[in-house]
Amino acid sequence: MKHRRRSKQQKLNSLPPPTPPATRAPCPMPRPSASPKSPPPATPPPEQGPEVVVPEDWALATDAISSDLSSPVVLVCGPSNSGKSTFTRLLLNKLLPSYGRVGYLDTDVGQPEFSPPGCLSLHIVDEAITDMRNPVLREADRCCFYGDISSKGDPESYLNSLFLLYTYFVEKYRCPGSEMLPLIVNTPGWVKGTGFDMLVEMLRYICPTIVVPIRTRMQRKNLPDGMFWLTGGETEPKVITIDAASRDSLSKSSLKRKDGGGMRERRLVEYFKQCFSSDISLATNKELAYALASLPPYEVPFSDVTVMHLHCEVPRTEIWHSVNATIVGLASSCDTPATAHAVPWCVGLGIVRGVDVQRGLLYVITPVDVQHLQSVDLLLQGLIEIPRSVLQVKGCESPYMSTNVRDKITGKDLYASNLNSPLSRQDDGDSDSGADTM
Ligand SMILES: Nc1ncnc2c1ncn2[C@@H]1O[C@H](COP(=O)(O)OP(=O)(O)OP(=O)(O)O)[C@@H](O)[C@H]1O
Repeated sequence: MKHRRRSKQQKLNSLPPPTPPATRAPCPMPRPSASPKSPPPATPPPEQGPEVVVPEDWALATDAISSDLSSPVVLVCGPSNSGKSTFTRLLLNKLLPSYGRVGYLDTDVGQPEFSPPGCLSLHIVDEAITDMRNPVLREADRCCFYGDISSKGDPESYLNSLFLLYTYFVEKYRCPGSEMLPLIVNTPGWVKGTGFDMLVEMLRYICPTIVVPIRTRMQRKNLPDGMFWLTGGETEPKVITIDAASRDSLSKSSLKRKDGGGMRERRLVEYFKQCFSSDISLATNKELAYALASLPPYEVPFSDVTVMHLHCEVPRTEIWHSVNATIVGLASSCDTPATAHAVPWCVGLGIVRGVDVQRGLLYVITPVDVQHLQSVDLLLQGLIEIPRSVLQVKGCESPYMSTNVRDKITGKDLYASNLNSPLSRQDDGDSDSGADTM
């Protein structure tokens, strides 16, 4: 992507004001607003609670797996909220001292371990996890942007991404002469209907050497017993079935239902905080919202990029408007694996901050470094939304939203009052360009 970052002097308020007036954002920069606003939605706090419980069968399982010195490929499966992620974290920490580096294939697009939502990713982990309840973002070795929080919408492209990542891992880390790293595969909790069929496909493709099914007390939610994915004649893996850690030492339930939406929001906030150096204070949503809105974006000519809509079709005439105020995956057509149904590798995410149709420019904010951005020529648009906590901040006009946007939850027009504010009228008068600003 032949882009240039706007200099600090070319602050965003120098962006051309947007048209058409009916859909214009009130202001491309956050400014104090006189109009009353509802309190900003806070980013939900990270999960708190008692320490992770390690039941005896979990300890025996991690001992058995770590004593398998032939670099196991371990797939952990089971119903939603059964403890798969928690178990894989424990296992990762257990394997690290023996191997130094462990592969981790993150396949849960709704609640990924180390990536922002919507991504399937392969990580080569060399540092133990310290917070067993809230793991932090880690840079992926390879990532595919699937663009949704559930594989339901497009199981085929989901599986293609997963197979691609696994093949990449095998070719790079498990071929003769390579390190032969062990691999942990964490799977989604959707294990009924199509979700079950997809798990079977996954198991057949990956052929793990060890499978760890986790059982809950609700029998009807569990996977079938035995090697349900084998058709006969294949090499049988070791199966180590464990029970969900449903009771802690205080006899309270350990399985706290997770706030998936909150976790996704925190992940995105954490991801876009990487746009700033760590010495900038971004303790609150407001600080982050201001900082993001003030960050000089990259200017990207339309001619340098192609938009790929992953989960919908968009008329040609609407393509550029459709990416406005959205989160996109950044990818390169040159770095697309030469396989059938190839999915381009994603180098990171960006927020399309504004679109100037007349000048043919997109304005993009991203923490991805310039070196990686050089080759980006694909914008992958899915259904991952900008966090509400960054969209609505008390005391400033949202720079990411047009006045005709409706609140999904309340169904009310957002910022309708801004249409009549002196600030937006002033912007109306300035309008001379085709920019659609977020
Ligand atoms: N051994 C444990 N000790 C304490 N808490 C646990 C334990 N196992 C699971 N939990 C808690 O139960 C909840 C679900 O756990 P976890 O995220 O590991 O499940 P999961 O099977 O990966 O869920 P999903 O399929 O929805 O991603 C979390 O709040 C987690 O902290």
